Amino acid sequence: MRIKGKKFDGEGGEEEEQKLVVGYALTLKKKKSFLQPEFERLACKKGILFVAIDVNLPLSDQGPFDIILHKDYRQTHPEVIVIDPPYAIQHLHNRQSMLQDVVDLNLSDFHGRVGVPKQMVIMKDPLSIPDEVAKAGLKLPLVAKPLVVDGSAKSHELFLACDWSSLSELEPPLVLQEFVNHDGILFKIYIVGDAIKVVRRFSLSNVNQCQLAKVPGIFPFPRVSSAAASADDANLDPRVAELPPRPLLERLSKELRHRLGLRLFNIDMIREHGTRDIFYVIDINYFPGYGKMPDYEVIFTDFLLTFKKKKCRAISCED
Ligand SMILES: Nc1ncnc2c1ncn2[C@@H]1O[C@H](COP(=O)(O)OP(=O)(O)OP(=O)(O)O)[C@@H](O)[C@H]1O
Ligand SMILES: O=P(O)(O)O[C@H]1[C@H](OP(=O)(O)O)[C@@H](OP(=O)(O)O)[C@@H](O)[C@@H](O)[C@@H]1OP(=O)(O)O
Ligand SMILES: [Mg+2]
Ligand SMILES: [Mg+2]
Repeated sequence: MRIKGKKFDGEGGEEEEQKLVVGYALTLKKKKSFLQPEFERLACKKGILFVAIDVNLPLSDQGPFDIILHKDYRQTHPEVIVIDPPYAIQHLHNRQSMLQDVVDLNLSDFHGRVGVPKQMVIMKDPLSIPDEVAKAGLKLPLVAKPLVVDGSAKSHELFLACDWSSLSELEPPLVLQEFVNHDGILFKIYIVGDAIKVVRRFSLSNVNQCQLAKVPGIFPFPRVSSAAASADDANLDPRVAELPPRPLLERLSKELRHRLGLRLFNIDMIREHGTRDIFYVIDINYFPGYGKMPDYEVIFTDFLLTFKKKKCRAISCED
């Protein structure tokens, strides 16, 4: 709380207000989607000031900051709260390691079951893919995803592979994941510290074996579950629309927060077609598009203010 502002105390006097200075190192695209005017205004009213970090200058020449928000920023400053640790963020940059904690968690009988689709990594040699996939026992259709997620558009270019021979056209390194029929609805679970918000998005329709035989090849995925595909107000079959049980979401989020060591991420989850309580986590994103999370302005502001409280407590302990 390095920057002091003036605030009227209501009795004609002025009270010194301590600003919470939040430095951010985010791409222009992320800045635009996250730092929306209404959010910045609310945060400012609550004493939070956002300041851009110049990644070309040493951090020690900038600030001082109370909190640093970043997605791919590696440097730290000892007294600053850095949200979140770079090594923990990196764990989500790889589509294989990102789901490992869900597997380890083994949530098999807690208001439902949560797993991950069968998947394998292909590092090189596209010609060997059909054999390797057959050996691993994966079933078609498969979703091919770039192994590394680095925020680039390319790392979000996915393909649906519908026959064996076309698999050799794919470009390693990639993850091949079994496509799970889920009635075209995806649940996006946003985490901001202890807060959880879940929304519905439209996703890919079910694929049946007949369609598979008729349409061999590999098909680029449309960005089906992006914001434009919100399904919250759609007239859906209630069995499909039903959100995953709250206790399950709370347990999953809490466990992943601890296991991943992260506070800002979202989880993409689908319900297996024809079931009520079999779920799959297919993707976890660090610092996702919070601009699309309902009430994100208030939730994010409250989250940042918890650090102000913690910091004040720490200072009064030192006194
Ligand atoms: N195994 C799967 N089974 C069924 N549908 C899937 C599967 N994997 C991905 N999808 C569909 O494809 C979409 C994109 O996949 P995924 O979320 O893994 O990609 P991404 O590029 O990481 O997306 P994001 O923009 O959320 O980061 C999902 O939202 C879902 O609609
Ligand atoms: O592009 P969108 O608005 O859909 O948001 C996406 C966000 O882009 P942003 O940078 O604009 O926030 C992506 O970040 P990068 O990997 O590209 O850095 C990634 O986190 C997606 O998972 C987000 O989709 P969501 O999971 O929230 O639907
Ligand atoms: Mg996703
Ligand atoms: Mg993703």
